[in-house]
Amino acid sequence: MTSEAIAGNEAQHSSRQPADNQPVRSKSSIGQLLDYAGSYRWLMVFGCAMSAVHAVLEMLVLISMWFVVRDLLAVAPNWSKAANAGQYAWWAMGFAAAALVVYFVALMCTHIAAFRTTANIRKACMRHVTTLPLGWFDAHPSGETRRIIDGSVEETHAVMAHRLPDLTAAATTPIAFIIVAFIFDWRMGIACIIPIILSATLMGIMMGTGAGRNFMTRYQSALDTMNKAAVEYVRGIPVVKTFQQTVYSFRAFNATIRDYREMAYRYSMFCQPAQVAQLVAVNGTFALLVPASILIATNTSNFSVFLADFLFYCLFSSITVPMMTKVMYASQSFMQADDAMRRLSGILSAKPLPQPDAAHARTPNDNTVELCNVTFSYDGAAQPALDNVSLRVPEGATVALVGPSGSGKTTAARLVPRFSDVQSGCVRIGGVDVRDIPEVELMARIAFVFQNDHLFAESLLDNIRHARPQASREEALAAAHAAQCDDIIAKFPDGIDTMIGTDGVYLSGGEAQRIALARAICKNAPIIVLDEATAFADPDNEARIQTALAHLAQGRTVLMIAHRLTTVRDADNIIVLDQGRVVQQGTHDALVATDGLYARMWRDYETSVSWTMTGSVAGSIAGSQPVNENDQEVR
Ligand SMILES: Nc1ncnc2c1ncn2[C@@H]1O[C@H](COP(=O)(O)OP(=O)(O)OP(=O)(O)O)[C@@H](O)[C@H]1O
Repeated sequence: MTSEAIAGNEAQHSSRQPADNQPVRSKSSIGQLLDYAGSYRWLMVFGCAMSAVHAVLEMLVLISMWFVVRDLLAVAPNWSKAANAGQYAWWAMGFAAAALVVYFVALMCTHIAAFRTTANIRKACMRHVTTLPLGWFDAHPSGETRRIIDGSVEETHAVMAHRLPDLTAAATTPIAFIIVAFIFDWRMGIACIIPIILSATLMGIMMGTGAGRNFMTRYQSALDTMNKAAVEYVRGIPVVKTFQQTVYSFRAFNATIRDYREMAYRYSMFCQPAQVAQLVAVNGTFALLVPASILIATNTSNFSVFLADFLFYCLFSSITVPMMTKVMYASQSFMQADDAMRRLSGILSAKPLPQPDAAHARTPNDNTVELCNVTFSYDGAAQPALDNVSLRVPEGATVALVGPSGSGKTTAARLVPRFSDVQSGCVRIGGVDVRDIPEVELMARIAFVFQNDHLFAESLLDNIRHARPQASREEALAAAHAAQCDDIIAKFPDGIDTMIGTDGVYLSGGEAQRIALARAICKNAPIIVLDEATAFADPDNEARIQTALAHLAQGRTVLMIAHRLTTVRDADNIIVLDQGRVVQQGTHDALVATDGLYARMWRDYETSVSWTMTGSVAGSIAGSQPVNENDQEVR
């Protein structure tokens, strides 16, 4: 490909639309949550409004009781003369019952809205994750992504279902109280309000400042790191035990536990002064109310009214502690929700690969695969993984990529199905830049098999049909037969309907690779990319996999990577990579005849497979018959 052609191709890129061109969200976390609630946001608003009504109703209970007490005190000790006390008592009961019903309705509404919101967030994340380039998953393992989504969603659920209505109620109570306070006795009202204002201010200092939020972010990330290390530790236990490194490996995990403990301690110490002051303030209402009441009592002319007012404020003061505690937890939850939304936006802001717009979308002319002057570097890498690589796999041909470890084989193969996009040059299928082929069309054309392809905890049949869900049972069975899976199916009583991962049904690495090949055969795609598809095969499995590969390659364009050079010797062309560059290419015979990297690799390979065991080991296995030449391979 000429440099002009490449330049022209690069220039076209301005026409490719990023699939996700949403603006970066700058809204508060609550605003974002309400966006995700969709039409249910109004239910959320209604739920919070009901929670506020509930707070007012509770206040009315108190006021009704105040009327009861006032009437009783006015006629004491002739209680029977308190004509209206009974009526006020009924009011109090009515308001209390109404408060209960309204609170129930409020929580129902906020829970429904919260479930809907969290479902929408999960769906948005899942939808978005499926649009991301497959290369994104190298840097973001599935466990970590799942933890972020699940953990963050749980935190946001608690905020919407409980904290927001609680906060609305808690904020309504003092507002209602301020109004009421000045109706009864403004002096005692002020004595009760001062601690609330003080407590709210201290809470604001503790939670609302940049330092508080910064602490919460660092606390959450220490928690994440510890969780990640725990998962890593558990996953690595076989290695840890095998190499008896328990103490050392535990140290790495232990360090994250220590960091978390340190962070939790520092966060507690940061909160301590303001929290202690806040708790003292909110619990100290009586310290102001009692002296203020004594002063008022000494100057009052109507002691019974004073006594009724005093009892009212005493009752009110007793509800300020739980009220302010709710506010405190709500503020803390908002900080957690902020952090959760920040972590979710880390996933949601990851950019999908740009897709061609309708005017530029093209269909490949055939199934030839080409890499044209491709240079590709991983983020943060000092050296490019591929440096000006050009190669061609003609339609229907089998081309192998070989080379030392780290030479860029996998990187080159992964650029064909657009795991990532090249930084310069281009990858083409049938003469069309893969960036101009719509994703659906591209994926329909390519089947890839990697060394550790994932098998789902489903039946063998469903695993094979993942490639083409509309494939019939007979087609899936034919694919399994072509992939040499008959013996796997025959050994389980449920045959192809056997569930993997249950009742002790597990497949060996080689068996799993044959099922993965069956899946690729079932897809019936014209282009096949194979990366170490025989990596886990034992000699018996390898012979079967070779047969399966031969079946798979018939009439298809195949780009394959294999370390075992016997696997690639029949390829139409062998391309040798070294340090990200193409250093040789040709048929096996031509390359072996040339003094170069391939000839050295072949000699080394032949030496390794011809190694023989001597002494007692050889003696102990004497008499056993090799299955094929690779039986002697040292693994
Ligand atoms: N996800 C990644 N992030 C950063 N660097 C990477 C990543 N994957 C591979 N590399 C680097 O890119 C280079 C080429 O790697 P690649 O996996 O393509 O080589 P390879 O020839 O397939 O190796 P092997 O035969 O061992 O599988 C190596 O230096 C490797 O360290």
